[in-house]
Amino acid sequence: MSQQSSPTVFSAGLDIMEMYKPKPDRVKEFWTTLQDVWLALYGSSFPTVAAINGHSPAGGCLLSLCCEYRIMCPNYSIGLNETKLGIVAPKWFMSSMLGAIPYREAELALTSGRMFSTDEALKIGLIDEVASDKADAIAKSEKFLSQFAKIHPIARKLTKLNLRHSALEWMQENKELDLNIFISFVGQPIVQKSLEKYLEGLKAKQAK
Ligand SMILES: CC/C=C\C/C=C\C/C=C\CCC/C=C/C(=O)SCCNC(=O)CCNC(=O)[C@H](O)C(C)(C)COP(=O)(O)OP(=O)(O)OC[C@H]1O[C@@H](n2cnc3c(N)ncnc32)[C@H](O)[C@@H]1OP(=O)(O)O
Repeated sequence: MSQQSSPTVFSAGLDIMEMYKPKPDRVKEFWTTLQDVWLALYGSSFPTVAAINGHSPAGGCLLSLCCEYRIMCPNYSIGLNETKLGIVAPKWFMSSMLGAIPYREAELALTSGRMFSTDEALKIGLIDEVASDKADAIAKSEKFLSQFAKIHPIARKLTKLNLRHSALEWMQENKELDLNIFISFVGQPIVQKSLEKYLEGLKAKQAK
């Protein structure tokens, strides 16, 4: 999986404008679409690799965490930075991160909303390899995937899905609850204020 929404951004995460002053007729579709993307990618029976050729905050990091292997190009940033926006990474964002890095690292990263450079991400195991550029990332992805030619496909698939079973089952059983928590959380005035402040910061950075 490689994305290119801009030359330097793998994915900027969720559209903050969908959470800031959310429109009641869109918010349900917005969140359930994200849940479904996560279910499909995290629960994919195929081997998956993220070739991360740009910055990857929050939802962008989540997309890569759905994959079994992450290869990232140099000098970008990655992490679940939700607390920096005054919001909370949902349970399934956290469990995706815990599939990649140890609990202690995840706790420190999540509570502080820390973004990691490519080298820092490699050191803690948030990514698995560094590639020199996008072409190298794709070549390394192909190499990772090619090892499965020697593994029985059913054995590989069942092993992956068993490892991910409890997180997937939780989501399948709690989609509605998770949606309601999201809607009520982002609807709070204090959360709206934080998002407004964060958006102002992005605009101010851009104006410099
Ligand atoms: C009790 C509670 C229990 C459980 C939890 C319950 C509920 C959970 C609630 C919420 C969970 C939500 C989970 C959220 C996930 C997310 O993904 S949030 C989004 C996080 N993303 C970011 O923080 C990215 C911010 N952007 C950047 O850091 C930079 O823009 C960039 C590194 C991606 C790119 O940098 P540049 O190339 O320098 O570009 P600019 O900064 O100049 O930006 C250009 C343009 O784009 C706008 N923009 C950037 N990112 C976003 C975004 N994610 N959404 C909307 N808009 C974005 C930026 O403002 C500029 O806009 P314009 O001025 O051009 O209009």
